Amino acid sequence: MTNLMLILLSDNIVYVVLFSRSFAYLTIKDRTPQILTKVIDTLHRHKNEFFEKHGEEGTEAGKKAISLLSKLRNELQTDKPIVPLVEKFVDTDIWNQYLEYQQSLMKESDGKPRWFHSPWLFVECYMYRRIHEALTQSPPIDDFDVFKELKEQNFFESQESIISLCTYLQELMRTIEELDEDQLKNEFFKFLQISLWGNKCDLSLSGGETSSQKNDLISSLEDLKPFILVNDMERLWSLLSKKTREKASVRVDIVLDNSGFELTTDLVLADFLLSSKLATEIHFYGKRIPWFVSDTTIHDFNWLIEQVKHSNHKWVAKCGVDWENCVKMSRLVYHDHIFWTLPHEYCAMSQVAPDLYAELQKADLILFKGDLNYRKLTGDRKWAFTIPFHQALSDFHPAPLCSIRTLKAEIQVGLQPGQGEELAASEPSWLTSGKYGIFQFDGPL
Ligand SMILES: O=P(O)(O)OC[C@H]1O[C@](O)(CO)[C@@H](O)[C@@H]1O
Ligand SMILES: [Mn+2]
Repeated sequence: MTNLMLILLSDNIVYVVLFSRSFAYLTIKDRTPQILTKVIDTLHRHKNEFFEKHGEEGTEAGKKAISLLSKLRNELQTDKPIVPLVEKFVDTDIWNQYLEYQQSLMKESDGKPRWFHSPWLFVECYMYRRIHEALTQSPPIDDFDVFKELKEQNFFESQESIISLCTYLQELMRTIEELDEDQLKNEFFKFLQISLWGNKCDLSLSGGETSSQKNDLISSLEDLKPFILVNDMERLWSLLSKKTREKASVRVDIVLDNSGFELTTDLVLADFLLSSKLATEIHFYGKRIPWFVSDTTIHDFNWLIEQVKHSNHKWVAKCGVDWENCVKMSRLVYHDHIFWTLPHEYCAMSQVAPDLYAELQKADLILFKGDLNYRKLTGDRKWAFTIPFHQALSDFHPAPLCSIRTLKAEIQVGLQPGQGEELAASEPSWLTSGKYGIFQFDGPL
């Protein structure tokens, strides 16, 4: 048995490993170089813009970023050692310490973590962090978001679905005060499911290819129900309805994932929670730097609300105006924190980012959107399908929490005995296709 296999067995972490045909391996071998090629192409296509904005200096900066990214792609494809970050940024030291830690784990091999011989989560995060470094090393284009175009395209291509979502929400607003408990619960479940299926639209799984919502999601919800493998929506309802009875203010935190259509579904959910008085304040968390292609930054968040506000469709525009007002009144609050773009699993948060952990502790409920958040919640380990979610969280319990995620990585916990095996037998790609989803809750009620 190789040393590497020993490491694999001892801590259960998902490694990329050259000798396997795993999803992790295929992601690093095929999808990440494809994403890097798209990024390089984007920079090529913007070279006139760089020149118009910054003159010759802009052109040179574009060339520099392209050469740094080509070098990165080559390092990845030839399985070179993972090198420390060089450019000073707020998180550089933490990243380099983490790299040293990875090195210490590998002391029995040649002591150098490599692209294909390291934990998948670490390598994938490192790739996006290096893309950011290539840009920060190339001023004056250092604030250029290489994924912005793709995120905007996703939003524009999902227009029809956005119109039907916003129309549905606005029509509901007219009668929301008159709904009885059961009706309100039914609507709550609908908005939760909309937010769940919104997570299908990420652009990292598709290698940066378009992945928007083209049909009307609301009318598909019933048909999609059988694909919800863990459904703790009732527990979310019990928790929030109890909190609203007991407390004057109820805070729900949403750890965001993708911008574009998914972010719209999250804002619609947030709006519903406020309007129905199931919550009095919603706190969002986004990424400090461009991340996993489609993840939300503050620019994406503000851009999207602005777009919605200026829509030609009256109900969409009404949503935009309402959301902007809620932001102004701090009923919708946006936070970013560098921790979300570190490679650490969430059980390390209280040590690495105690301020963020303390912030999350103020929530009555935290919703974690998307697959990457699930991987970080569970430490990206090869857990048995039946292990309880509470245990896989490894002492990460800042407040009651729920993962809302479509499955795009070979990790799933908290299933019924036999459930995973049955799915695997009938559908080999069930863990990674994004077709299945979960609402997985942890916490006291
Ligand atoms: O946007 P999400 O739902 O976090 O998904 C991003 C996903 O991309 C992948 O990394 C594939 O590259 C998934 O395994 C990953 O978790
Ligand atoms: Mn994402």
